[in-house]
Amino acid sequence: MDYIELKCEITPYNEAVAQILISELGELGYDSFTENEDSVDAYITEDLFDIDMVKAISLDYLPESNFKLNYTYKTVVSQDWNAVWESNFQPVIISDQVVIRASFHTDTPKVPYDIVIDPKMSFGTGHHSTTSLMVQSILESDIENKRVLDMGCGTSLLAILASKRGAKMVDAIDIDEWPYKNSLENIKNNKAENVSVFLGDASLLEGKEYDIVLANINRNILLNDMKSYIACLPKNGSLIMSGFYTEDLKYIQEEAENNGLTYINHKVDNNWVAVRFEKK
Ligand SMILES: C[S@@+](CC[C@H](N)C(=O)[O-])C[C@H]1O[C@@H](n2cnc3c(N)ncnc32)[C@H](O)[C@@H]1O
Repeated sequence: MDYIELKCEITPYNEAVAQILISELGELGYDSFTENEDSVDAYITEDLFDIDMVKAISLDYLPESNFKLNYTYKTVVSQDWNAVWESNFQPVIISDQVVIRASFHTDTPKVPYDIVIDPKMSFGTGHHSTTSLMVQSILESDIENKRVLDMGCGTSLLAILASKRGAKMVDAIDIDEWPYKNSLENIKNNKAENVSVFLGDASLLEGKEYDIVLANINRNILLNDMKSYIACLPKNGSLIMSGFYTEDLKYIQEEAENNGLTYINHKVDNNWVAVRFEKK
């Protein structure tokens, strides 16, 4: 069966809009997605494709109002299908220490952390600046024997890396069913036995304690849920967040400091930020 590749440009690009769009397209039968810096590519078998159904998706209810959607599409013939995935998903090497690859990539450099991710769920493959910044922040952290939370886990790449770096236990939480299922697969494939995955949101955190909280989501959700993340941290616990632009760092910092955290440092890539705070 041939597939249709639907390109959805979101201008200006907004991560929250992309996630909702992916979820709406999933309802229409799209079964795989690739998230790019400014667009989402979605794939559906030709028999299920209906551009009018796509155009009928309304995102008017979202708080983010100033964005435009533009759709283009093309047929991908079936014999090219594996090649499409393979060309869409190149291995990623971060800080010469972490390789993130699909199982069909066999000729990758030998590094301390080799992580295999099912490429059908693209966010959390290391290609996006925010994932890469979070990976770098984990590499700089003392994870040995720590209790770690990966909030908004996507593929659970960050949770798997934390586990490989010696975390005592890791909880990974995502609000969306697809990342939840994808995480279960990835955790099994990477033999990250001390990672547990949960479907839900910050309401699951009541009464929990973690030495390190990782949250790569988006500005609004971080601002909304940060108090719950901070409530999980003991003294000297760390909160590392990404998913927002440099111009939003001041709002994130204000909320963190108002709730008792101390700013430690931040890094920037393509105007995306990852910031680290500690509870002193
Ligand atoms: C930007 S992706 C990050 C994925 C991965 N942690 C990484 O660093 O690449 C954000 C993830 O957060 C999830 N998410 C969105 N809102 C959430 C919420 N309120 N609570 C938990 N997860 C949420 C999305 O479904 C998505 O998988």
